[in-house]
Formats: sequence, structure tokens, C-alpha cells
Amino acid sequence: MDSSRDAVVIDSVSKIFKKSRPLFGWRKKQDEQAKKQEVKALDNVSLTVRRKEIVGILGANGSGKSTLIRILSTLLIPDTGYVSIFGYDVVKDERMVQRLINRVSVEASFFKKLSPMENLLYAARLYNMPGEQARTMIRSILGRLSIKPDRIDAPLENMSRGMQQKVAIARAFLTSPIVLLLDEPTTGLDPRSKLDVQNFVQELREQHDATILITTHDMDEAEALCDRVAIIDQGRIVAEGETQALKRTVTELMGRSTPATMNEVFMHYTASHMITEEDVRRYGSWEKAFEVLEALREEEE
Ligand SMILES: Nc1ncnc2c1ncn2[C@@H]1O[C@H](COP(=O)(O)OP(=O)(O)OP(=O)(O)O)[C@@H](O)[C@H]1O
Repeated sequence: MDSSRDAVVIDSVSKIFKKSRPLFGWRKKQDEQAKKQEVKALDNVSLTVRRKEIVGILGANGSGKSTLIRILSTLLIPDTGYVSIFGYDVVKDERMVQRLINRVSVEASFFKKLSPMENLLYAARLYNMPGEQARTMIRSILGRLSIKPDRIDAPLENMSRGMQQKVAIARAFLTSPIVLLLDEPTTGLDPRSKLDVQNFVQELREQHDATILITTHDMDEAEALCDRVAIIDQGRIVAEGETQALKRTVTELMGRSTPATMNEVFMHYTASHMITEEDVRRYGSWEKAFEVLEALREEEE
């Protein structure tokens, strides 16, 4: 593996989905085309992630985060643009990319009647891991994620959703992937479990040189875990950088003496009208500009 290379390169990627509209009586007569509505899930997205970096993708519901993660993990093909993982094209070198990445998402598939141990042993076998080594590792990882020993051999279907999510995370950690794609890994987890997962992610980067892309709605998590974040809004990256730098920019723009929080940074970049320095001057303050521009948008709608 050429360590001097960028780990993930996303270059001008767009993805459009066609959604069917519900049909009501008279609409049935309309042209077939009219039934379709286009959703630009990703609009000319570019982002580069260096080796060993932890990059957060932040965005509201439906902003395009999962679509981007799915493209990176070869589950979706971009309409335009280019994506590579350590130089391998996600479309042309799909097999190689699949060997380098691992994706964790809430819709992880498991054999629900089997236990976490059986499910993870199955995964380990797919990666040609010797049984005994896998068993030891599975116990250690599940323990680190605070799954009690008596749960390890009980059917997965009896576990809470959060616990099942931890098993999904354990599966990704088991194979120490080179690039780890975490799609909202801590959504729905209790605070202690969240911390367990965050610590584990950091450890994976330190000990296995993993490169990590993580989508999250949790701004505290983004700040604590990510070297850099990209804020995505309606399929476009609207801001990118270190959380501290983004906070400084927004604090300045808001003309505040106390630093802006990451929540405020997020609100700023995803507002329906992004507030400029000129808006702040015109309306007297960031808050006033936000209020006026939001009201204008509501009127327009
Ligand atoms: N398979 C699909 N078919 C049609 N539309 C889709 C499909 N997948 C996603 N979309 C649409 O694309 C847009 C982006 O969706 P995406 O799931 O990437 O958002 P997200 O940022 O991950 O949202 P969330 O935070 O709610 O998970 C949404 O408008 C969504 O409805």
C-alpha cells in the first residue's frame, strides 16, 4: 500500500434519483415522464481524505450523506464524477475496493436467530480468519463495546436495536479495514456506548492506521472525533475544514465575543439563505439576518 497516496478521492460526483409521484385519478392521464421527479442526491461533490484521517460528513436528513457512503462502498454507481480508494476506481476496480473498505450502517444484515458470536464467526470465516483467533478477538471487541458475556451467545433477535448496532460495529472492527465507512454508527446509542464506539474508532486509527469517514448528526461527536468535517446540504458540500477553523469563521461572522458552537456552525451553513458578511451589515446582526431571511423564504414558499 502506497502510504503517500490519498486514501479517498471524490472528484465532482453527482447522483440523481428518480422518484415516482403518488398517482391520483386525473394525474394518471399525464405523460409517463410527469410521474417521475428527480432528486439530486449528490451535486458535484469533491472531497479528499488523507490516510489515517477521520473525516466527518455532517448534513440534515436527506442531504445525501448515505448516498455518498454507498458510492464509496460500491453499492451505488455515481452518474458522473470519479471516486477512488487508494488509487482504485470504485466502479472499475470494485473487487479491490471491497477488500479495502468496510461499511457499518443501521441496516446491517445478520442472521437474527444466531448469536453475536456465531454471526461474527461467520464474518471472520469470510475473511479467512482462524477460528480460535477470531473467538478471542470477538470476545475482546464485544467486551470493549460493553456487551455482557451472557449476551454473546444468545440470539441476536433478543437484543435491543442499539446492542445489535454494536454488533455491526464489532463486525467492522474485526477485520481491521483500511478504510472504514461509518454511516451514523452512534445514532440511537446511549452516551456511554457512544463513547465506547468513539474511543474504539480512535484506537483503530492509531493502531491499524485506518482512514475513517463517519456520518453523524451529533455535533459534539464530530468535534470530539473528527480531524476535519464536510457539511453537506441538498447534495452539495457547503463547508469543509477543521471544526475549530469553521467555528472561528462563524464566530467572526456572527460578531460574537463568545465562540460559536458546532451546532451554530451547522445552522449557519445549512440555512436556506447562507448569511454573508453583507447580510450581517445590512440587518445589524447575524441573528437578525437569519430571522429576516428565513421569514422571506417562508413567504416565497
Ligand atoms: N434509492 C433511492 N431512490 C430514490 N431516492 C433516493 C434513494 N436513496 C436516496 N434517495 C433520496 O436522495 C436524497 C438523499 O438521501 P440520503 O439517504 O443520501 O440522505 P442522508 O443525508 O443520508 O439522510 P439521513 O440523515 O436521513 O439518513 C433524499 O432526498 C432521498 O430521499
